[in-house]
Amino acid sequence: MLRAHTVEQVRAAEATLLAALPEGALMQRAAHGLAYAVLDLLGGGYGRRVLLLVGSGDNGGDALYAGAVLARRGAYVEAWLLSDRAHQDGVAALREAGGRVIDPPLVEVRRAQRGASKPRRDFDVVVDGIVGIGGRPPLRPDAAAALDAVAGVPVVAVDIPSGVDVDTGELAGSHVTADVTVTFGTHKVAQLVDPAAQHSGVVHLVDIGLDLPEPALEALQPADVAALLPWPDPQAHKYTRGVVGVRAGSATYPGAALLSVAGADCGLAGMVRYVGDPAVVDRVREAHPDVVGDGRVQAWVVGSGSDSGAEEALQAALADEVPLVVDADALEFADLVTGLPAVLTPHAGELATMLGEDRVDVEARPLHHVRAAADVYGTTVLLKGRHSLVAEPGRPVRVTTTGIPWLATAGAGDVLGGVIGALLAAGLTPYDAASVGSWLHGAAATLASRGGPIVATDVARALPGVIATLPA
Ligand SMILES: NC(=O)C1=CN([C@@H]2O[C@H](COP(=O)(O)OP(=O)(O)OC[C@H]3O[C@@H](n4cnc5c(N)ncnc54)[C@H](O)[C@@H]3O)[C@@H](O)[C@H]2O)[C@@H](O)CC1
Ligand SMILES: Nc1ncnc2c1ncn2[C@@H]1O[C@H](COP(=O)(O)OP(=O)(O)O)[C@@H](O)[C@H]1O
Ligand SMILES: [K+]
Repeated sequence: MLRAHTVEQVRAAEATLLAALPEGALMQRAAHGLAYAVLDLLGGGYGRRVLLLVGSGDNGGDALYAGAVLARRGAYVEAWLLSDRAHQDGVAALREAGGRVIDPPLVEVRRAQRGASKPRRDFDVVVDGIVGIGGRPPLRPDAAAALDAVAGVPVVAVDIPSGVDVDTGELAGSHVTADVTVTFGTHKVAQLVDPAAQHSGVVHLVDIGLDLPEPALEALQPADVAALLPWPDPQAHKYTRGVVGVRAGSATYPGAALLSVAGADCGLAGMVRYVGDPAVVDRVREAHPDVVGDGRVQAWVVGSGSDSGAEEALQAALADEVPLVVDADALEFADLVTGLPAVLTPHAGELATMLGEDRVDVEARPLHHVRAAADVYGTTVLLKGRHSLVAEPGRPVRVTTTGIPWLATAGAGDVLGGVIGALLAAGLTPYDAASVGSWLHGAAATLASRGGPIVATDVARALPGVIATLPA
């Protein structure tokens, strides 16, 4: 499991470790991890040109000590001090190793602020040690000007791209966009949650020995998905594996029925039932001969393309008192499932309507809003997007890191609802079903795409192949 912790949690774990270690040891661990990541990126140290942007805190200290390591490896290292309170021992270490330190007044920054110079491209890498977990967004003007002065040069962020909100992943003005982020002890929320996650680049975790509590955020890895998946046991029969029912689609939207069933019929449940408009039933049976009609189920999927029949479909599903997936048109009636075992699957626009918020604000603060929705409805909420988020009261938010932009295609959400329904029917909790289903759905999109465009049926078809490649 990949885990992300809050600043407060990191600070507390750091305090315990600091008390047990010789002074400076923790920063040396961080700085060496950072230096080796930079060497890796540059393919060596000798002859490379490295610029350190150094703020007033320990984040700048990490950059300076890493700079000293790089200078000893033969790199030309220049540090621009953005504050007159830069880490003094770090500055001394860099100077001693042969690095160059440029103190305020910072010629390049002032020139850039006046728009007097073109960006300098003569550095191979910029190391962003402006602020780390002690920073508050946005970047101050001097720091933003320093970045402008070297626009176009690859950036390695120390711990966090400076200027983003570390615990929420929100942006509020200027910030660093990193190619690589070298983070310490644990991931930080902003590296996984959009919009900030899109500015973190490749995240490289350096273990510094922190002992951490339950995280704020988790991201399933292939081994976690494999461990949660309902593998059939040797004595299995279709009913022990679980039956999933679909009440989706309508005469107006028959495709939604076909796609929801395609997701549900991925093989993770023992049987799929479909209930709907008779004309749609025929089309579903034609496309999926294994699908049967009404009867007992262990989970329902309701709402995609249900149109004006959404409320009735939801009421009928609720009568069975089994867990359900509430999607699309049924989300309007989501208050009917308040406190029940369910997965609500809105995209940002649907969540905005549910919460009476602005879509733009949901997209700017997805973590805040998905948590709010889970609290309001007292159940599991999956907010779909580039990095979909699964929230349930009292649990770490799970973030989906599989998937590709080609997955933003009509009907992909219908397939997702079906997959989650199959997992619910197989006995997973709503929280696990939503996060495992979302992971599989994203991975299936990647597998189906091979770099090119896909449509929703491709995603459904690729699901068994993804499951087959999971570690046993
Ligand atoms: N906590 C840990 O476990 C460890 C922390 N280390 C490093 O220490 C960092 C945290 O250091 P600090 O607590 O000193 O804090 P930071 O270095 O993150 O920054 C704090 C300083 O930045 C200034 N600042 C705040 N917002 C700013 C903005 N928007 N623009 C410009 N300046 C701003 C503040 O006035 C303050 O002086 C971590 O991110 C990491 O890089 C590592 O050395 C080792 C382990
Ligand atoms: N930029 C993106 N990158 C990766 N996945 C995305 C992106 N945008 C959307 N998705 C995913 O694509 C699916 C779209 O579902 P949805 O919005 O319900 O569409 P529809 O209603 O047409 O089925 C969701 O699983 C969502 O997480
Ligand atoms: K930083």
